[in-house]
Amino acid sequence: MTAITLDGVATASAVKNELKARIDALKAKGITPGLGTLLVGSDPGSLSYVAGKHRDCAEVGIESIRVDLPETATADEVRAAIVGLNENPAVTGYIIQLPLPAGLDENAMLELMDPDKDADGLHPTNLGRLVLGVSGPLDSPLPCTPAGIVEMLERYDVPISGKHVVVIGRGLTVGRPLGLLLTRKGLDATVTLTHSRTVDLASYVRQADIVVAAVGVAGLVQPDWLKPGAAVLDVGITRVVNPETGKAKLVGDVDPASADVAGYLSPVPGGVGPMTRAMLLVNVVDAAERLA
Ligand SMILES: Nc1nc(=O)c2c([nH]1)NC[C@@H]1CN(c3ccc(C(=O)N[C@@H](CCC(=O)O)C(=O)O)cc3)C=[N+]21
Repeated sequence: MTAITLDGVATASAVKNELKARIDALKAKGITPGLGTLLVGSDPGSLSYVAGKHRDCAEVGIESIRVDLPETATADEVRAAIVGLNENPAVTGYIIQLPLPAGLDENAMLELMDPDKDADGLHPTNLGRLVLGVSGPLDSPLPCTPAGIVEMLERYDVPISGKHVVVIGRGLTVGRPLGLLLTRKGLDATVTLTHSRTVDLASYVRQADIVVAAVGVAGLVQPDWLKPGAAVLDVGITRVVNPETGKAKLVGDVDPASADVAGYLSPVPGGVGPMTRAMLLVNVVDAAERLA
């Protein structure tokens, strides 16, 4: 078998095209959606993702406001930048690019955000609404990567209801919120949330109809771990620098040979990453529509 590619670039492009009409309608009412980003430090991955988010905004007609602070920024300086974004009327939604440099308390910074401007769905109020089952377009933002994964599965008609999803990774931005989202009424998956201390990980993955790998361990998931026909979403991104050319290559958590066993496979790059970015734009437009 050769897996159908879950094409994140094409799917994100469809999502973005659908947003354009909503953005035009907002502008006609005098509201311009604006995405703010707060980046602290100069991690190459983070710099590349933030640049991508600003390119996406330009493509669909969303304003973008970029705040960059040096690696050495103090907690007070970061707090002041967050308050500035909360108060800036041009910013209808923003993100704090994670991870923050060591020594800065991420949870405290996320909590300082105005939950109505939280474009990532990571403020405690919005995570609480995710648990309560009241988040979504009309109410409050969903975390972008979980929302992007569900959007991609739905657009490829991969059945979710009643299916067994094995999530590898329990992080704040992907694994933990994804388990909460997929088990909600309406999606109705059965979720096993595994992580680095799970004993015999492969034995869980073998039972999965859908596998989501989000740990950042290059090539972890092996073809012989998969149930034939399973849908496999690769969220891991490891940057491997070729010592001869100095060029970075992106490697996912799933061994590419898994395409011989899986029914669907999202590649790295070009899979879940672009969907994450598209859902961020959706969150910014949703938030601007709540203002309208
Ligand atoms: N507050 C916060 N929200 C996030 O959503 C968030 C974050 N912090 N910190 C880091 C992770 C990672 N992340 C990615 C987004 C897009 C790509 C993406 O577009 N990747 C392209 C390749 C990009 C490249 O070439 O570097 C792809 O997979 O095709 C990757 C990773 C969002 N994150």
